[in-house]
Amino acid sequence: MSRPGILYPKMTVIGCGLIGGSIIRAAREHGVVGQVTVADASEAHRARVIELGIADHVTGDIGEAVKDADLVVIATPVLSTAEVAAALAPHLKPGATLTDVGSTKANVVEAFKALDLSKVFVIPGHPIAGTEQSGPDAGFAELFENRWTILTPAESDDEAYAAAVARLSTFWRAFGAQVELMDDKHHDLVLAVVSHLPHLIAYTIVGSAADLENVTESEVIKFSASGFRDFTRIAASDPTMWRDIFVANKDAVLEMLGRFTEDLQAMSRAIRWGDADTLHAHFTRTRAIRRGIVAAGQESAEPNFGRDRGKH
Ligand SMILES: NC(=O)C1=CN([C@@H]2O[C@H](COP(=O)(O)OP(=O)(O)OC[C@H]3O[C@@H](n4cnc5c(N)ncnc54)[C@H](O)[C@@H]3O)[C@@H](O)[C@H]2O)C=CC1
Ligand SMILES: O=C(O)C(=O)Cc1ccc(O)cc1
Repeated sequence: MSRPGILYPKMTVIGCGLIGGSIIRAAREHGVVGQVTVADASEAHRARVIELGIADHVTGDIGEAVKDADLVVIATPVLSTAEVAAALAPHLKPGATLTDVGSTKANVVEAFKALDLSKVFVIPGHPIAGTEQSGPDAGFAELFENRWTILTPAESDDEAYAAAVARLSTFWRAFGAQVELMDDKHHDLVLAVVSHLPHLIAYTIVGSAADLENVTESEVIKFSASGFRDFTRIAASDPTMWRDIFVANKDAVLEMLGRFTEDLQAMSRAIRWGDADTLHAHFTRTRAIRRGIVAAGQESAEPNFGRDRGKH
């Protein structure tokens, strides 16, 4: 990928955890930003960011952090976005771009709409890339390579806004990501299926298995096969982040959970009645889906390939 050069002379990241920290590392490595400022509510995280030496300026004061920035990235849990955006809005430089990385988009769009952000370019975003780790140490520059980033820009005929969306897309592409533009409500439905529901299932099954240890008098966790281990990895994801996602995306998650519950009932019926053909046909279809994903180059055929990078 060719290097676009400096896209934003000054970038401010609010919340320097896994995603904020990965953006900073990637932006520096690919030379797309000049100065980097971090604002984080956690004193311990601010101290760690200073130790890591990944930012030029670190502060707890959001207003001070954003005042000269050309790009402001909110990378905090999604229920805090409204409060963070309200704190920074009066201090933004006219012409700056304001984006975020939250896993839900409709609540973020609502939060931005409640504020006077008429002098800046507001472009919500979401990199579909992550791990179960969190905090400033968890970030790594390669996180976004060969992954998607979804942007949910406003509908607008303004050429300057279109140019700001193009610039932000170039920023993500510099990290090896592919960019897709989408409506925020559609984003939340899609992500409910491919991300939020799988996490809910993982959180539930790991809890159930632990409870069932008593019932089955077995050591479920000790003898867990690799499939179950994959669930435990996902169920180790950050509790605050996922609490916020399920509260923010309640409607879409409940809609998709209803559909999933129906499908689960159908599987349950097939098992109860010994309907081997239905089971075999279903598993054949899902195997083809996985093989399609691997063939499209979005996943390795190897188990867990690449997921553990940067975690140890
Ligand atoms: N972890 C993942 O795999 C992915 C997460 N996301 C989204 O990215 C955002 C950040 O997630 P992570 O980086 O994983 O979280 P994290 O927990 O690693 O980092 C969040 C950081 O924000 C700081 N923070 C929290 N509330 C704050 C506030 N009110 N003001 C200033 N700083 C505050 C925390 O101290 C922490 O340093 C979330 O909205 C999440 O939904 C998006 C894609 C993937
Ligand atoms: O760790 C995993 O398997 C993930 O699914 C990471 C992830 C978590 C949340 C997002 O909004 C996007 C990606």
